Amino acid sequence: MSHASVLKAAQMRAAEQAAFDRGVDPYALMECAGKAVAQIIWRAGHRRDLLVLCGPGNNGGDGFVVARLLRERGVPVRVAALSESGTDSARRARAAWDGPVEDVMTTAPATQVVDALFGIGLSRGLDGAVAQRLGALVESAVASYAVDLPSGVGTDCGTLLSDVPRFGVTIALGAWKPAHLLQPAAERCGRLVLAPLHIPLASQVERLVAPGLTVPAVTAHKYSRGLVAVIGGGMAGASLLASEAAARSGAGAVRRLAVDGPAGGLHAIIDRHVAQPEALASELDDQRIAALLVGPGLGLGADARARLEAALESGHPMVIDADALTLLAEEHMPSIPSGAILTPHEGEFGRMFGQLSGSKIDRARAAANRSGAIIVYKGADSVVAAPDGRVAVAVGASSWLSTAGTGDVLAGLAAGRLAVTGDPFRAACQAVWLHGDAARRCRPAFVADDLLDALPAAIAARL
Ligand SMILES: NC(=O)C1=CN([C@@H]2O[C@H](COP(=O)(O)OP(=O)(O)OC[C@H]3O[C@@H](n4cnc5c(N)ncnc54)[C@H](OP(=O)(O)O)[C@@H]3O)[C@@H](O)[C@H]2O)[C@@H](O)CC1
Ligand SMILES: Nc1ncnc2c1ncn2[C@@H]1O[C@H](COP(=O)(O)OP(=O)(O)O)[C@@H](O)[C@H]1O
Ligand SMILES: [K+]
Repeated sequence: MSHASVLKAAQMRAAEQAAFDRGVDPYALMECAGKAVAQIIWRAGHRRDLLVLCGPGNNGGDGFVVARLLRERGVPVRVAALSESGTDSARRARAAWDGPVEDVMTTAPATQVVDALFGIGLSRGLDGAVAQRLGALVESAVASYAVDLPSGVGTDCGTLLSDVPRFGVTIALGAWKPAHLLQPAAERCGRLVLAPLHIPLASQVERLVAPGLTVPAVTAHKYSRGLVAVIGGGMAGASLLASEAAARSGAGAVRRLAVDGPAGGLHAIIDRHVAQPEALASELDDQRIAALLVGPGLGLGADARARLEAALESGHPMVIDADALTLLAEEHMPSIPSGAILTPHEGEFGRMFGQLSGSKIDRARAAANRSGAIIVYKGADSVVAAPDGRVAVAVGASSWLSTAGTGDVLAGLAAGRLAVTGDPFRAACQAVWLHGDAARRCRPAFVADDLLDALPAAIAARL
């Protein structure tokens, strides 16, 4: 089992059922979950008074186990329930709790609050009064923990089905669920902790994990490390940011194929003037190009369209971003080369793929499947999807990234890592990770240029 696996509710239930079919006792699994949660709370909260809110299902059952185990450790624990317990395991867990059970709606606040109201079984939003009560108890607590999921989030899509407070810690049971990673639910989870359930789980969807990078081979030279070509356009700044990101990504050499004159970028980047189509064609006719980036600052006119067509026809491994995505969304463009990396933000995604159904993960997957390309569906919860179904979801990106030019940096990074690895899915995942890590290393209110300076440290941390 991967500690990065992301499972929908039905997949989680199927994994649990498979374990039960092999002879695992359902109540033993609940005890295992409750023990793991209690351990995490004990380490964080010690003996401070604690209130466990229990719902009618197995999430509530976990809550009763947590309450019992923490009281055995000397924590002053109170329990409040919404109703009677409705499953065999939950009834057993409740029977093993020999303290009083208060009413969620009238119980007094506590220093620590545990939300064991609803987990993956939530089928609709909480009643308004219950949601309000949960919010008040969480907000008045010093420490708050959600068992498996904050009550009120849609497990598979990450939407809020009713008002959900922001928790300090969410303890995911067995595997991550989409709601732990997708906005707006992810932001309500607070710090994420995974409690293993020791049952086999498999998923093509994973949380993006830190990549392992390698130093260049002793025999490396600039072309063996990967030559990146970046096609420029009317807006020089965008292709300069992308070129510098590619140059700082670990690639061996970067050429900016620009229509403007020298624009004052890094001396290490070779600027080639390609205002005429023949000049661009001649530059692209170089088999040493290991990755080609088109889109940042490209423009949307006829010249831009011609440059994009030349790029698509060149046959080089590609990253397609920004204006090139908008052009592709229009009619009469050549088809997207299979294995290309596309990096749309929400608006570009909508223009390219229209209204797709399902969660952001589902939509990214459908787009990858339809286009044959690696999709980096950007935003506060960036999703990388491959046509073969693999998905990596990034979590915890700095919201300071929402500033002009950071997408150009990501596109350049993706092209650089594509040139280094030759593997588009891996390259896209590495780029998203390094981009997020560089942002974490920057001070608040950073600008896209600052990310470039933070890239070497982000790379060094992964060697
Ligand atoms: N499977 C296992 O053995 C293990 C599972 N584990 C734990 O179990 C959790 C899943 O448990 P679960 O399937 O019982 O669902 P749960 O989230 O407790 O809620 C279902 C109940 O809530 C009700 N209900 C739903 N929405 C409602 C609403 N808005 N307002 C009011 N009621 C609402 C719903 O009723 P209904 O929809 O039928 O009306 C049903 O009664 C999982 O997240 C993990 O914590 C671990 O212990 C490991 C072992
Ligand atoms: N609120 C946010 N939280 C975290 N990351 C964000 C947020 N908004 C944008 N980003 C990231 O910042 C980058 C912005 O890219 P993009 O929208 O293409 O901007 P630009 O075109 O100005 O370069 C993407 O990598 C995206 O994932
Ligand atoms: K919960």
